[in-house]
Formats: sequence, structure tokens, C-alpha cells
Amino acid sequence: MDGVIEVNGLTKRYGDVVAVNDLSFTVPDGLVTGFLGPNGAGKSTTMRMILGLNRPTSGTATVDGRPFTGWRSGLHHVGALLDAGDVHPGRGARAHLSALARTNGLPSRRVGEVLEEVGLTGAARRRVGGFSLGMRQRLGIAAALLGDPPVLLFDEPVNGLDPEGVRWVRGLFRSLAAEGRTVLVSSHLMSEMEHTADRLVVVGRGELIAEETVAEFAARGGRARVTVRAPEAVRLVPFLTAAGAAVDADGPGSLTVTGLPAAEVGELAFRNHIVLHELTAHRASLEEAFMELTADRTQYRAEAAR
Ligand SMILES: Nc1ncnc2c1ncn2[C@@H]1O[C@H](COP(=O)(O)OP(=O)(O)OP(=O)(O)O)[C@@H](O)[C@H]1O
Repeated sequence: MDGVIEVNGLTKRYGDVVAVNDLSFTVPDGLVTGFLGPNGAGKSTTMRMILGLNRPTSGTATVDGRPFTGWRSGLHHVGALLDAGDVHPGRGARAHLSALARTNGLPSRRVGEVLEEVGLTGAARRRVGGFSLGMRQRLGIAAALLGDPPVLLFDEPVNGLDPEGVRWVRGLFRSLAAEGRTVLVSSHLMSEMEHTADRLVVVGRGELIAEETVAEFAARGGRARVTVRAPEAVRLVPFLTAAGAAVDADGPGSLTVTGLPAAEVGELAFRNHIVLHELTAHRASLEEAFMELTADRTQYRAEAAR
């Protein structure tokens, strides 16, 4: 094992709130693992327990078979971005990283290297208090990379980044994983993980919903649907429902059909002499799969807030 994270029966309670509930999953090296879940699903709490910053109520989180607090030179082994706002605002970026390097016994040349890597060389002397959220994220990522660690955890790293920053961070995670490192990245947006992660660990209300590759996740969640436009669409409806499909009328002459492949919809129409003007199959998006799987485990939903 090299930098593998194992989470086993991890549980964290805050009074009556169960933030993380009997959670078990593995984060292998050499891949980007997306840690996905709606707001309040327990992602940050889990990451903090992996890092030894929060004590589990029960269960274990280990890196290479040992709790992370057991490692002596922390930043050498595990790097993390947790809260990008957690930096003294009066300090410059370089001064902040230099202090971190000193207290962790890391060579000072790493400071210049990581500033370069995250694109902050030009802003190295500016006070962090004047940084945009995106710049703070870059600084947090620089701090995580400082010890050149084999294990990296990033909590919502994409927040505040502009499109160029998002593209950059995706490439960075992929290249860190390609170097053989273990990379765990949390997000509440499937769209952020779709092009970044190889594997997904999906949680809702502190519980595991899925642990699989992105392709496996896409295949099992979210139903494909078919759009049908036909002048006599209403005539088609009873044939479709008799064949087991669910049908929504989107307006005169337009239907959305789920539970029946487009080819079968077309054949039903042909057999019953119904003219079609459009027959379009839509694959379920990963976002839809994610929404469907987490729908009953979302803590804060729009309608609940009303
Ligand atoms: N220190 C704390 N005291 C009490 N409750 C807490 C504490 N930290 C987290 N919680 C609760 O635990 C649950 C999980 O929170 P957590 O921040 O881990 O979720 P998350 O998935 O990271 O969410 P987000 O995407 O909103 O950051 C929430 O209900 C939260 O209110």
C-alpha cells in the first residue's frame, strides 16, 4: 500500500446531529477520487477525521493502515486544503508559505516552487487579505503541495475559481494522480467531478450512497428519456403506457417518454400508423443520476426552505 486511505465504520455525532454515520470507503493511490454529496452530507467532517483534526465517535480512518496523527512529519505525508479563508490576512502569500515550511522542516526552495505551480508568483508579496477567493484557493492548494506529499485532500477546491482556474485545477489533480498520488477531492456539484474524477464516493446525510467508477455511476442512476413529437401524439399515449412506459405530455403534439427505448417507441408508432416528426433519445446526465440518488438524503432542499 502506498498512501491508501481506508475509512471504516466512521461515525461522528454532534449532540443529536449524526454528521457521519457508519461510513466505509477506500481511496486508492494513482487515481482522483471525487467525494460527492449535497450540502451538509458530512464531507468536511469526514476529511477532518481522516486528517486527525476531529475525533471520530466510532470507527477508524487510516492512511497506509495507521491513523494520520501517527505520522511525524505531517506535510510530508498528507497535504490538505480545508478552508481557504484560514490564513492570516495581514501576511503575504510567500511569508505564509515560508512559515509553514519552517514549522514543518521543509526546504525553503519549495515555497517558490509551489507559488510557481499554482500561478501566484506575481502575487507572492501581496497581503492575503486582499486576495480574491480564487487566489486564496490557489494559496491553499500551494500549502497542500508544499511537502510534496503522496496523499492529497482538497475540500471544495473549485469554489471561487474562474473558468481558467477550474480547468487548471482539473489538470493539476489529474497530473498529481498520474504521478501515483492519492487524490481525494470533495464537491457538492456532480458537474465538477464529471471531468476530473476516476472514481466517486457519494454520500448523503453522512451515509455512503455509492462507491464506484464514474462510468458505473452513470450507468446505474438516472433514467434515460425519449422526446417524441407527433401531430397525433395523444393517440400514441395508450400504446406507450401499455408497453410499460411513463409518459408526460409537454404540450400539444409533444411527449417525454421514460422506461422505453427510442427504437421501441418508433416501432409502436409505425405499427399503429402514427406519424412521428421527432424521436430523440436523451442519455441521463451524471447530474441527473446524482440528483436522483441523493434526492431523499438532501438536508436542505429548496421546497423545505420555503
Ligand atoms: N462542529 C459542529 N458542531 C455541530 N454540528 C456540526 C459541526 N460540524 C458539522 N456539523 C453538522 O454535521 C453535518 C455535516 O457537516 P459537514 O460540514 O461535514 O458537511 P459537508 O458535506 O461538508 O457540507 P458542505 O458541502 O455544506 O460543506 C451538518 O449537519 C453540520 O451542520
